[in-house]
Amino acid sequence: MSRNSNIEHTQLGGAEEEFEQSLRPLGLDEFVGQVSIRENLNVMVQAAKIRGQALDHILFSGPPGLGKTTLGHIISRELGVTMHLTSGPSLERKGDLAGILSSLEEGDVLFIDECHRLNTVVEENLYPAMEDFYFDIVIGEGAAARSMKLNLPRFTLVGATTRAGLVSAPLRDRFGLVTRLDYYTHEDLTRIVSRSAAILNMNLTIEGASEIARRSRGTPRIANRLLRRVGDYALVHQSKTIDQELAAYALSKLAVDSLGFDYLDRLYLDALVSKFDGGPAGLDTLAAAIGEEKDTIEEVVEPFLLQLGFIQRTPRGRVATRQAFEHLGIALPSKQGSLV
Ligand SMILES: Nc1ncnc2c1ncn2[C@@H]1O[C@H](COP(=O)(O)OP(=O)(O)OP(=O)(O)O)[C@@H](O)[C@H]1O
Repeated sequence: MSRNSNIEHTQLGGAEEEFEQSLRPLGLDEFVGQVSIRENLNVMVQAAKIRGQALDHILFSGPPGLGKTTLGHIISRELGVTMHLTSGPSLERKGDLAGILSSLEEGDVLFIDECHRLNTVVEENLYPAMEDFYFDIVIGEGAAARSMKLNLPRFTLVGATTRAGLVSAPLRDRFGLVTRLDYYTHEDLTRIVSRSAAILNMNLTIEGASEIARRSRGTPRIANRLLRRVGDYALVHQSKTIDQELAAYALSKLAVDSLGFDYLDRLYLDALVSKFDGGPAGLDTLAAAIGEEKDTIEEVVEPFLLQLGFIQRTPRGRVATRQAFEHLGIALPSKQGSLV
């Protein structure tokens, strides 16, 4: 499977990216968890193959690291087509979109990450490409300018977003399947960690895998990264087997706590609970207090804390729940008693 050259996708460093690639499931049968998504995709892929037509456009949403890009690769592989990978922010001008669309072949997958960040002009030019497989180009300038339709091969757009609510309605409506990936269960993450350890030839007990899974914020990418760090620890300490005790010890050294909260999660919770008495506190205020981007807070930190029931989003701002106070070992202020 080739990657288009004007493509970017480098949130991770080279070695980490390589590591992730090596653990990426190649087929739907290897993809752990997300059962209903897997079943739906399987039916769609089989139907597209029987009809001999390109697959419908698909939009995946959900927090980072849950497998959106992996699913894009899997779909392309199952269909036997090339996946071209790009992202909303890197398609700055109409010409960027024209360039990538004209490189597509019949049935190919175009994967657009962060598709909530497409600019309006690019997005509007994407509509006819998705719906009727043509692209409007303008030839000449001024009064002599003429608009021409460039026919495109039938392709499948796979969009990914961490912010489903920010994808415009006209774009969302053009996807044949809109689906959300959820955080993984502890059981699924244990299977993912065990699978990765087997690929990496690591001797990991089931209890060790379970411990890493528990601290992975429901996220396969984090699970694999923690496995790698625990593996480093085992190597340096010449431990041939990674068991629960070793995994727990190594992870506590990495400041990952028993619920998987990392430094940023704790910084956020600590600010909300200690500086703002549990809230309500506005996003801007919280972001300024901990010196972090609002986007990171909304896309990465809060979804997991919301899922665990540690915070609530109210019209007046973020509020810490009783569980958050208990986890931090801080007494609940009296006003919180009636709130949560
Ligand atoms: N269901 C799964 N089973 C096994 N491994 C998985 C699964 N989902 C994700 N992974 C692993 O997690 C890593 C991260 O997945 P991926 O890059 O697809 O996430 P993503 O949702 O696209 O994240 P981002 O939006 O940050 O790019 C992959 O390398 C893969 O090894």
